[in-house]
Order: sequence, then C-alpha cells, then structure tokens
Amino acid sequence: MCNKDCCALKTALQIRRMKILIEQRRQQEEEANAKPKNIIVTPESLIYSYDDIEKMAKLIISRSETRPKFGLVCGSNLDTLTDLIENPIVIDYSDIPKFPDCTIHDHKGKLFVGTLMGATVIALQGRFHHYEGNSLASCSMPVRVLKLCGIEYMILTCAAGAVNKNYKVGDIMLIKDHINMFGWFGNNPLNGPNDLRFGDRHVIMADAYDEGLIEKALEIGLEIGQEDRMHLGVYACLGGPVYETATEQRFLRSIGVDAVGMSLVQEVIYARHCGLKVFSFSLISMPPIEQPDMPESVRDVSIHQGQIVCMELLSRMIYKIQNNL
Ligand SMILES: O=P(O)(O)O[C@@H]1C[C@H](O)[C@@H](CO)O1
Ligand SMILES: Nc1nc2[nH]cnc2c(=O)[nH]1
Repeated sequence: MCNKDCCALKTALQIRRMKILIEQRRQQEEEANAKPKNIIVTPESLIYSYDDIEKMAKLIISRSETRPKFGLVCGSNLDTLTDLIENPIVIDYSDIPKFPDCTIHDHKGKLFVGTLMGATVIALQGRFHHYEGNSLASCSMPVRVLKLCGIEYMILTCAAGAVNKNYKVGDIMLIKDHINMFGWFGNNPLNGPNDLRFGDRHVIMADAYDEGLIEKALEIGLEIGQEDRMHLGVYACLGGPVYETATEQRFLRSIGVDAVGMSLVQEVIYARHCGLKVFSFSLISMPPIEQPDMPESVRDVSIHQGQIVCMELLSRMIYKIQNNL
C-alpha cells in the first residue's frame, strides 16, 4: 500500500501527463473547429430510421464491386490501419446523407472501401463520441450501415488508458468483455422503440466478444513474437471528455477493469443487436497511474510501435478468417 505522500505524487504525475497531452491536442482542435460542424443532437433511437440507414448503405455499396465481409472502425492513434487497404475508394462522411461530422483530432471523417488480404473491407477512419454532442444511437449508427452493406464481422478498435499496472503504453489489449458505465445509468443506444429488422428487443451481451476470434488473435500474438505486448482484458467506457480521476482509476481496477476509454461499447451493442461477430482491441495510449511518468517523445515511439503491431494483427486476423485458418 502506498502512503499519502506517494498517492499525491502519483496524482500530480498523472495530472502533468494529462496536461501535456491536452496542450498538444489544443492546437489541432483549434484548426479542426475553425470549420463549422454538422452535429445532430436529438433523442436516441428515432434519429435514424431504417430507410435512412438503408440509403447510406446503398450509397456505400454502389462504390464497391464485391460484397464486403469486414467492417472496421479505427480508433484514436489507429487511423493508419486504413493504410493496409488496397486500392481504396474513399468517401467523405460529408458526402453520406445524415452522417455527422467528426470533430476531434485523429478522426478524419473518411470511409474506405477496398481489399485487405483478399477480403473486401469497409473502414471508418473516425468515429463519433458521445462527448462530441452525439447521442449514443448516432455514435453507433455506422455499425447498422455496415450491417446493411452486408458485413459479417465488425472489428472495433480504440485508444485506451491502462488501469492494469502490468500494461504499458504501446501494448494491445484484446477486449474480452466490457463495463458499460453509460448503461448503468440507463443510457443505451437501444433505448426507445426497437426495430426488429435490426434485431430483438433484448440482447445477450455475455458473449459479445467472439471467443474464436480472440483465440485467433492470441495465436497471432505468438506467431509474430508479440505475446508479451498483447493482453486479454476488460474495457470500461466512461463518458469523457474528461479523463478519470485517480480514485476512479482505483475503483475501476477494483471492479476488474484493465483499460478505460470513451467509446466502443455502444458500437458493440449495436453490432450484437444485429448479429455481427465482434472482435475488438485497444491500443494502450496512457500508462496506469502506478507507472513513472515518461517523456512525450518516448510515449509517441511506444504508440508507434503499438500501431505497427495492430496493423500486423489486423491483416493476419482478416487473412485467417478469410481462409478459415
Ligand atoms: O475513439 P477512441 O475511443 O479511440 O478515442 C479515445 C477517446 C478520446 O477521444 C481520445 C482520448 O485520447 O481517444
Ligand atoms: N486515461 C485514459 N486514457 C485514455 N486514452 C484514450 N481514452 C482514455 C481514457 O478514457 N482514459
């Protein structure tokens, strides 16, 4: 157990780390905010009708010659995953009717349709967060669009802060389960009338993250000699945009959380509601409070190394699934 002074020091280090990151982001945000943004804020599940979603899907598949099998959402620090897509057709979100705009750094608001390891993939370079002013239903709406495009597998990625003290920046957490803090307080993207064309009223979440896919990912970790960098863990979604307090971090750890972020679970809910197979991973982008502070340059290098492993993981996953390996 640490004493009072030690806890205060850790908190101070954590605050310093956050301040540096926030300062870095400020300039990028200022540039992004110079343009007016289209943000749609209306009550949950009625915002997008089945017809709306179908129109968006038709527009996207009209650009692809083959039926897509995989959907991908690129999280923060993971926009480079789209570099893997061969001969992509790129669609700006602003060209898709009723798609909100992305307002934060690293989320570029572009949709890619192309080939990855022989499979057709639709990738979203940018997601919608609740804290940007989007309802949870708007945040997860793209998953339904991808479902109507014909995908079978939903691959969801995000940046996360480590809560487990054995995790380091640049590590990858394969998500085996989550804690949905929004849902605890009655906020769920499925609130409101249920459209059975997408799925049933109630959704089983105990098996949300496909075990077979997790096993393949663990195999890949061994194949590429990155098993020490890859963990199997529990993700908690908090609302953001604030980072969690030191006490919140300790609480999260005490209830079994390994990493914390501000997204993803609402997309998993929509994906499971409409019967997609889900595979998710987080790139650890913030160290746990127990670890000593690190210079930004060192952090950036670790994140970059993690990005490369994520790219390898993604392409091998798709290859294995595509070839039934
Ligand atoms: O879209 P993700 O969850 O990867 O983005 C996370 C949440 C915040 O927007 C940002 C904080 O660093 O990364
Ligand atoms: N600590 C922390 N780091 C993050 N990196 C991305 N999201 C988060 C978060 O919610 N908390």
